[in-house]
Amino acid sequence: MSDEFDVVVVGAGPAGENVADRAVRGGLTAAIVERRLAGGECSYWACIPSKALLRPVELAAEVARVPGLTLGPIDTAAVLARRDEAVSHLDDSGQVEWIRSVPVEFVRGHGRLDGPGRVAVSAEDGSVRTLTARHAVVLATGSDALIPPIHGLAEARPWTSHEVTAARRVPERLAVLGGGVVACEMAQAMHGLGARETTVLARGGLLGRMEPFAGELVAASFAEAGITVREGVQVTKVERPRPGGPVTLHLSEGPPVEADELLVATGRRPATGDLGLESVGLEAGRSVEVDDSMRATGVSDGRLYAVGDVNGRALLTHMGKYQARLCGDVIAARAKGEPDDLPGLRDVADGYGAPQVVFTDPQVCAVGRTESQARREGFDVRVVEYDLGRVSGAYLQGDGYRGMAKAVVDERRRVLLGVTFVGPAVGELLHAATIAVTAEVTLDRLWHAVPSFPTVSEIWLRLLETYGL
Ligand SMILES: Cc1cc2nc3c(=O)[nH]c(=O)nc-3n(C[C@H](O)[C@H](O)[C@H](O)COP(=O)(O)OP(=O)(O)OC[C@H]3O[C@@H](n4cnc5c(N)ncnc54)[C@H](O)[C@@H]3O)c2cc1C
Ligand SMILES: NC(=O)c1ccc[n+]([C@@H]2O[C@H](COP(=O)([O-])OP(=O)(O)OC[C@H]3O[C@@H](n4cnc5c(N)ncnc54)[C@H](O)[C@@H]3O)[C@@H](O)[C@H]2O)c1
Repeated sequence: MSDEFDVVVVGAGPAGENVADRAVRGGLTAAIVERRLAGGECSYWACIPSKALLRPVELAAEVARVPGLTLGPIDTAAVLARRDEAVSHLDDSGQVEWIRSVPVEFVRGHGRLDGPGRVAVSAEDGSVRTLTARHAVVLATGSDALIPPIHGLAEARPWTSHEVTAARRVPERLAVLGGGVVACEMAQAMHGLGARETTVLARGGLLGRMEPFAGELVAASFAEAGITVREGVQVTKVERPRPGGPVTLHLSEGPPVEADELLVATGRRPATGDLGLESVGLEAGRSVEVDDSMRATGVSDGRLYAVGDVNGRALLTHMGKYQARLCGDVIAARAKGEPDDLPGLRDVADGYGAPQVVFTDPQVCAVGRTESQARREGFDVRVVEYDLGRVSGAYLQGDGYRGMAKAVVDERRRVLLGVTFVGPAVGELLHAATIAVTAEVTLDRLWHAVPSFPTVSEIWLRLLETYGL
């Protein structure tokens, strides 16, 4: 069976769904191929379940800071049940219905490029359907958890983000390998939901991509909550004699760690290992490099695009969706022979530095460049820091509110290059920073954006005053 569409999208995660939607809005026809569940990792095994697990833990920490309120133990079974609701009990029928309503042809199966403009889809029953794209094939296949080559690790069948976000029980003793976002969020969630011993093994510090104080404040909060963080250690060998039984991690220094479960959170690799990239001259297993219109570079026919995790620009749902919107629009413009270089048709946001919220307690959020990135890139940098706990609105949030804010200023233009906030529930502060950084609002103009009293947003005033305004 052979089918022809204007656009064929491989992968129905948040990025793939959005690109198909925009292409159809632009007047094109589209098909989308999905091997697992429409909605992608984000909806079932990443953003949504992880945040459903973290929310009660965060709220419990908030309640504990407000005198006069008491909270009983968290009902873990109820939390897991709400998580199951949040992931629609791994049923994607609602999502498929929405895709069809766009209308986009939904094709279940594993998609592989079969030369330029062609995607061969293998269904579970072994049948193969070939889809042909008149204008574009868009790869939106996301990423998979990466298991580092440590002796005995793969054989120990550790949890990855998939298993921890779908957990049916909370392990008594959990070891977490990695110090990044998944490690921090999931250590916090599992500990808050009842793990008795949680040990994070980070070869560097925590949250190494952010400003250094972010990881330090999270580590301090983890210590208070009883989560052990062992920084600067390497796991040299893993032993798990009985499948599902206790696991022992041998370290480069200090005694081994024994746990009932091991979560590996050491980053991601692009889901391009079995995607037929070779058929268009690209290398399997690597990210698909794209230009600012999301068109794959190094593919001569110019009809291959890649959005979301698979292009390696920013491994975040909102950035994948942003890339997808502009990609769908640019494909439609090119198909109709319209101008394809309007401002809305280029990825500008990734160049500024993607906004991100880490949902630990305290939350960490940042947009733009860190100080060290800005210095490396040769900007004339000045840095302003302020203790968030000293802002009236923050103090009123609860006793012992601790946090920090940092702004990285380009002195030459007097605009913000980056902003980082760490503190309970600071995630909602981030969009103001994203607007300031992306719109390159000058500090002198920002001075006239008056934050309400007594909100945590008064941090903006304090940062500007500290700068000297
Ligand atoms: C635990 C965890 C928590 C996270 N939390 C957040 C968060 O709070 N906020 C945030 O912004 N980001 C978060 N992320 C990152 C976020 O999940 C990803 O950036 C996002 O899912 C990427 O979207 P995508 O559409 O590119 O890929 P995916 O969501 O991975 O979707 C890709 C889809 O393609 C399908 N597919 C792959 N190969 C094929 C093929 N050959 N044929 C057919 N289908 C295929 C897959 O089955 C999948 O459904 C988190 C990640 C993890 C692991
Ligand atoms: N709230 C959010 O926005 C959110 C939440 C979860 C994940 N994500 C996204 O998902 C992506 C993946 O998250 P992640 O935490 O897996 O990756 P990450 O890149 O954030 O962190 C990986 C961690 O593993 C460590 N590591 C790597 N190899 C190792 C090895 N061999 N031994 C020991 N440690 C090793 C690194 O030093 C780092 O601390 C991130 O890029 C992030 O953007 C976002």
